[in-house]
Amino acid sequence: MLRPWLRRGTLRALSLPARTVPPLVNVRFSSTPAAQTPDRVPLRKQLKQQAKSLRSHKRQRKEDEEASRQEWELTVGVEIHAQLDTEAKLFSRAATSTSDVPNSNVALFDLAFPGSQPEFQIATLLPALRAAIALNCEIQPVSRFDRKHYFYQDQPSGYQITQYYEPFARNGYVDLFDYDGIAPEDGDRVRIDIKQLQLEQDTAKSQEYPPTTQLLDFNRVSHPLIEIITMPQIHTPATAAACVRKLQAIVQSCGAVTTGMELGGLRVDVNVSVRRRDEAAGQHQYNGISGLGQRTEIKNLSSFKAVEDAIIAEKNRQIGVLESGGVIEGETRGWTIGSTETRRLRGKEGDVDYRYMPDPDIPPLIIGTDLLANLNSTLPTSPDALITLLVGAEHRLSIDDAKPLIELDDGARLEYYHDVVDTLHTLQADQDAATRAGLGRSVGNWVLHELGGLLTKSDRDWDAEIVPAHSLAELLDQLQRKRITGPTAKQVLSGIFDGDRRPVSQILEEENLLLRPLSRAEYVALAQSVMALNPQMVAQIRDKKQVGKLGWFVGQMMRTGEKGRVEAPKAEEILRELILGV
Ligand SMILES: Nc1ncnc2c1ncn2[C@@H]1O[C@H](COP(=O)(O)OP(=O)(O)OP(=O)(O)O)[C@@H](O)[C@H]1O
Ligand SMILES: [Mg+2]
Ligand SMILES: [Mg+2]
Repeated sequence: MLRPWLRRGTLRALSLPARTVPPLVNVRFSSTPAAQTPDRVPLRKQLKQQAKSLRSHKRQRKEDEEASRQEWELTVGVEIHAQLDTEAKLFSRAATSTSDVPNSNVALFDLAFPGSQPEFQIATLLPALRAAIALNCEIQPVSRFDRKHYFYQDQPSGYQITQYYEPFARNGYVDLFDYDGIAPEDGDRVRIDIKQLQLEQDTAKSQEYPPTTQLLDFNRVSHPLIEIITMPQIHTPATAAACVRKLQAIVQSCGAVTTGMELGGLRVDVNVSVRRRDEAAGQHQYNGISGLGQRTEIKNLSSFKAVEDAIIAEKNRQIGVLESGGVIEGETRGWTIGSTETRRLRGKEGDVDYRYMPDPDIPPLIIGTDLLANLNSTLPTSPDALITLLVGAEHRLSIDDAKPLIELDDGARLEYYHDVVDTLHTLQADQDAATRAGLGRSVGNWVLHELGGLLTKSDRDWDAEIVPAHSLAELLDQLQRKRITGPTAKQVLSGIFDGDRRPVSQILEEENLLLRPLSRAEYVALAQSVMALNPQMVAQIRDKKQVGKLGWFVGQMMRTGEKGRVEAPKAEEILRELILGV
């Protein structure tokens, strides 16, 4: 393996330029007491004013957006480059890696050494096909590789190997639902067609040290990618972001891709055009969809928020240009996080002619139906199918709980949830069907909110062993059988979370936490003691039938009675009997 650090094409040792350190800002605290400043607005008032102006700014922005939406139609199509989860590169046996020492995984072919030949790594096909099947594509029995020529330091051969003329998958689609976060104006469901998926090589990673140094890490060169190309069928920025989020969830859930957008495993280009709704159709067309406005392409977005913000900014820029009588130029643009404007990178005229040509060194890919049948039958359940299952009769989770359960901790939280539910079902085998049907919802609540709350508070990462699944199941079994109260269950959970490894039954025994129901005589004595505290209210309930006030006495009984032993319904029953005689 070669380990060069390259600087603008020249082999040289790694030496980083010294960074200029900005001079320290000299901060001085004023000794003038705040009250002496004449027009000083109190901080609380300032914050209130700021919040008010932020609210009105947001409202104004929303109104402006709506007004422009009435007049202009936005169209978006996205291209997503996703790194496949494979051990070797696309055309060499060098290992894929995201965190190894730079330039430690590079084969001769990756650096385009003269005479080196591509060796297609057949294992790459499996994740690629899984993604294509999960995205409902038609897999092509024969597909081919092409060379896309351009000269740039991140591509040593002078061309990228991709699938331009005959990609391996076509005509898929992705369904987006309201729970995926699509814009309200898109209703509760929208289908976005996928034109194709193609296999291609990644480029090297560049690190810039301005003004003169550019370091290159060739570990990433030829990492297998799939490019997913959607049709121009997205009409709102929020839906575009939802589409990217959903595509990421799908390719991750089928095991095709492991690294998400935040770690650079997924990179997105968005294509944006606008056209006036009341005008004759636009002049542009794409793969059978005509009447479109001129598109511009914003390259290399690396977060869902960037996708949404860049589209809003570019749409507004294009509308501004058209409203002032200008024309939109087909161009490639860039986006910086936190910015409010896209910036021009290069115009259409400057676009390279890629001189696509079939790669003469790589034979066609032939994909057999037996392989597809096998992959089809072993594909994991899709995120949508999981949602349907979790909100269905078997689990009865709310959609707001089902979604995070699926998404959190790469599926580990869902696995834990299932472990708790399974154990709890066994423990509750003697209970009736109605009781058992509600178990999923309660487990979901405890796993996400109670256990989740403890994790957030302690700032710890998820680990299924912090509170073993069987411990939570035993605790919930005791709670469901009313042997402990809700607050007791929370207290015990928190103890286990902090490392108490005694069995749940032992904790409850030793800490004297089991609920011993009060006798009738004890309830009566307790009720009489709280009634004595407020005889006037007793009279109001008795004489004026103000029964709503019973709640106050119930609260007093729960507060003054022995912790966890007073049950509200029973307390109210006794109070009614004593005060109202019913
Ligand atoms: N007028 C348009 N308005 C908005 N989006 C469009 C328009 N025309 C095409 N698109 C979108 O632009 C994308 C084009 O991607 P495609 O890979 O086919 O071409 P490309 O951008 O020229 O190629 P690459 O960037 O990979 O070199 C698609 O997602 C498509 O939906
Ligand atoms: Mg493309
Ligand atoms: Mg493109």
